[in-house]
Amino acid sequence: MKSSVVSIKDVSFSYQDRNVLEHINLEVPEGSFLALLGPNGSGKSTLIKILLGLNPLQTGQVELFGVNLRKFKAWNKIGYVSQKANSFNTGFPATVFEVVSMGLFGKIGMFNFMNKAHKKRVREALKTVGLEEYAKQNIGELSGGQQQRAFIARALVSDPKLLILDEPTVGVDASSVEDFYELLKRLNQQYGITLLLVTHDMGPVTNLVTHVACLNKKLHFHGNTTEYERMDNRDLSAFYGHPVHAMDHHHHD
Ligand SMILES: Nc1ncnc2c1ncn2[C@@H]1O[C@H](COP(=O)(O)OP(=O)(O)OP(=O)(O)O)[C@@H](O)[C@H]1O
Repeated sequence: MKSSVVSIKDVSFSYQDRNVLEHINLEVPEGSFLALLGPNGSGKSTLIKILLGLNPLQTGQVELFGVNLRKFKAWNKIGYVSQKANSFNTGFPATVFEVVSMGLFGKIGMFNFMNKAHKKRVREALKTVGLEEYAKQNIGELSGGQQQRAFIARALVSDPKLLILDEPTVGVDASSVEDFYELLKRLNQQYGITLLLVTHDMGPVTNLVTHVACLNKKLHFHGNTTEYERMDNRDLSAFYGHPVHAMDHHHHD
């Protein structure tokens, strides 16, 4: 069996006295592409922030790459792309190359100059996401989809083993969303990067992901895509908190 890149055991979380996560158990196997699915306000971002050390771990246990979260230091193994990344206006004074270079600061220190190898890494990352032609352009001049690609490249320069993406297609025009997900698929399959994708819409990613976790305060389902497709409407209704009929593929009467 493959080892887990993320292992979450009995994690609960509340903001003040408001419970947002209850007894979450979740494993993200190495090499998998997991969709963390849940309606608005279901606790997806809260859970991700716990993994990233941005929210405190109140109860339960988390291991990243087999290391207790409280002792984890290899943050360069984890890349993160948030939903608000694509908010630059056209006046933002940084080129695409500079933005992607920021992904190296953890390694080389903010004020050290980049050497040739660093610059090569940045160019390679830009190539991987298909933005090599845009290196000298201002980040604000790019479309939402291109900006998100630039943020993927910024995460890639530190050679992450796990990429966490929180609703990365918010603000990306519909025509670019498919290409964006194809890029993610390539990162997973070709580069072997484990992906944890937070989304409230399974539609566009059904054929890309290997595993699905359905969160709504509790974890209502966790398994591979075949098991997810076998789930019936009653289970989905419990998950969404209202009746679900639209996903009934199996009964034609
Ligand atoms: N800093 C905070 N303080 C208090 N309550 C919060 C805070 N952040 C989030 N919440 C609440 O916790 C619940 C879960 O929020 P969270 O952002 O984790 O959900 P989500 O599934 O990521 O939602 P969305 O898809 O809308 O981003 C929501 O009801 C939200 O209002």
